Amino acid sequence: MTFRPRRSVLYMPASNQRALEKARTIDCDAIIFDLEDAVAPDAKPQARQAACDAVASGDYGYRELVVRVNGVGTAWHDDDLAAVCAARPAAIAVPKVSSPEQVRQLVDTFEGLGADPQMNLWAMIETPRAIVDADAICAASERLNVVVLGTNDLLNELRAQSVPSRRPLQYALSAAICAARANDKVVLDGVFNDVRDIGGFEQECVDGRVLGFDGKTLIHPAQVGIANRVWAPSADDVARARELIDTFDQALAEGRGVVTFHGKMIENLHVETARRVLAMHEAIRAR
Ligand SMILES: CC(C)(COP(=O)(O)OP(=O)(O)OC[C@H]1O[C@@H](n2cnc3c(N)ncnc32)[C@H](O)[C@@H]1OP(=O)(O)O)[C@@H](O)C(=O)NCCC(=O)NCCSC(=O)C[C@H](O)C(=O)O
Ligand SMILES: [Mg+2]
Repeated sequence: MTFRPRRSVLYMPASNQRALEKARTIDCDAIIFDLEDAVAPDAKPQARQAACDAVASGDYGYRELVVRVNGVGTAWHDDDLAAVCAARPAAIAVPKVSSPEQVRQLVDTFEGLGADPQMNLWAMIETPRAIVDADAICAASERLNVVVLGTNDLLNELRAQSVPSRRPLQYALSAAICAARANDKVVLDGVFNDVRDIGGFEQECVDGRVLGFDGKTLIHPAQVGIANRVWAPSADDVARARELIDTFDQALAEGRGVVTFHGKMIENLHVETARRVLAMHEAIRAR
């Protein structure tokens, strides 16, 4: 079982030179250089060049580098794709992906542009249509390996309100997670907008982890350490996973396929979960 940690995925406007520099020292698992919403129209060409230069610089160490291009059908999309494919990031994130056909079209375009075969597509699920069609979108291409929730756009398009419980988003969040899991994709939670509300942010991270997200998209350096901690297995989790695997192996050696562990039944599926915890722990250590 191999894992790439994506606990903390930090957006930054590619037009913000200070943020691009600072990100070289921020302990996030991945960076999304944004060309879309965080960049004003006049600044788009300069931001595109800055994002490509940052990707090509080799200055970001272990961090997975992703560029979010402007959406399909916008004035900047084609130029963004051409420039960013040539810069060879780990992935291109595309906002407001709306259908499986669009995913296939994007992948055809990548290939037409001679994109690195290893380069992935991160699809942003942030419209009601994308939620309804999430399974087909996730299934549309092997290149699509990560699904990112855009909870600001979703709330807007649902005409719902932002509340701490995230109750208006529950269906959408769970539908996206189900679709991602059914198609073996990574799935990342949306951003938390109040950069000063650290308590509220931590609560939302815990909520996201409990729901099944693999990590969270972030907008500020102060959010990184909390997401890293919430999504990392604790020392207790690791010790418990090792003990569970040993207990189960012992039971198997004695010819039993089911056994109790600290008073609770465990089966093979619990061993799988424990192995995932250990693989995640090792991946974080290796990073
Ligand atoms: C939200 C911000 C505009 C706040 O900026 P600012 O007021 O400058 O923050 P601070 O003064 O507290 O910054 C402290 C230092 O940290 C650096 N910084 C800030 N943010 C980042 C960042 N994202 N990456 C790297 N470095 C960052 C500052 O430069 C300061 O450095 P120093 O000078 O050394 O002290 C700002 O945080 C920001 O722009 N965040 C990202 C916004 C963004 O990218 N938005 C678009 C993506 S979110 C989205 O679109 C979601 C989705 O589509 C949806 O629909 O939900
Ligand atoms: Mg959005």
